[in-house]
Amino acid sequence: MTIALQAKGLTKEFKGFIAVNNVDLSVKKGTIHALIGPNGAGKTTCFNLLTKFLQPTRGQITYEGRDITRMKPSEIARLGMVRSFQISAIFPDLTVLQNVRVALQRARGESYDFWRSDRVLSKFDDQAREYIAEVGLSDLTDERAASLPYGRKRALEIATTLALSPDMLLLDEPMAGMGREDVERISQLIRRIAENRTVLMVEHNLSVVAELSDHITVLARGEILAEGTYEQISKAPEVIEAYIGASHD
Ligand SMILES: Nc1ncnc2c1ncn2[C@@H]1O[C@H](COP(=O)(O)OP(=O)(O)OP(=O)(O)O)[C@@H](O)[C@H]1O
Repeated sequence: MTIALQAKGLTKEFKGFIAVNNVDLSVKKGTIHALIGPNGAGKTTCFNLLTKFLQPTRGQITYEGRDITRMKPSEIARLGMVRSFQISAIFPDLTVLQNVRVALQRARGESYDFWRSDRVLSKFDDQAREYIAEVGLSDLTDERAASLPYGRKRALEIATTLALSPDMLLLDEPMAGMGREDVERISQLIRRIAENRTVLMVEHNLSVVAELSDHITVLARGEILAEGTYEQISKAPEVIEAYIGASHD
C-alpha cells in the first residue's frame, strides 16, 4: 500500500516548550487514520503542522512523495490535500445549493461576486448537486444554510470542502459538539467520502475512532505513544495509563 502523507522527525517548539517532539507518521493511501491522545497531547499542533497552518521547528513532511514542508495550505490544497472548513465558513443566507456552487466557483479560481446572476453560476449545478448528494443533503438543496440543524451544517461544510476535489481530507474533530444522531450521520458520511479518498482526523470521540479508523496514532506529551488498530492500541498498557492518568489531572 502506498503512503499518502508522511512526516519524519516532526517537531514544534513554542518558546522552549516542545509541543510535538520528533513524530514519525505515515498515513496510507485510501485509509481512515485517526490521531488521538489525552488533552494537551499535541494533536492540534500536529494537525496544524501537517496541514501547514503551522511551520515545524524541525522535520519533514511529504505528500504523495513530494516535500511539502515549506508549502502554504493553499499550495497543498492544489495538490489534493485539503483541510475541512479550509475554504470558508458557510454563507448563512445562501441555500445549500448556492453555497456549494460558490465553493466550486472559488475552487476553479473565479472570484465570488454576490451580484452574479444564478444563470452564470448554474454551470456548476450538476457538480454541486453531486456533492450535495454525497453528503446526504439532497432533500435540503434549496434550504437556507442558516436554517439547517448543526449536524447538517457540518455536512454542508464537508460538501464545500469536496468542491476542492481532494484526494486527502483532514478533519479536525468532526464530531465536536454533536448529538448522537448527528454523530451517526457524520460517521456514515466520513465512511462514504473515504471510499475513494484518504482521511486523517483528530477526534476525541473514541467510539467513533473505534468504528471508523483503519489505523490510529496515539500521542501523549507531544510524542507517539502507540500505533495500530483500535483493537491493538486499546489494549496497550501505556495507552490505558495515559488516558487514566489524564482523567486525574
Ligand atoms: N501557540 C502556542 N504557544 C505555546 N504553547 C502552545 C501553543 N499551542 C499549543 N501549545 C501547547 O502545546 C501543548 C499541546 O497542545 P495541543 O493543542 O496541540 O494539544 P491537543 O492534544 O490538541 O489538546 P486538546 O485535546 O486539549 O485540544 C499544550 O501544552 C499547549 O499548551
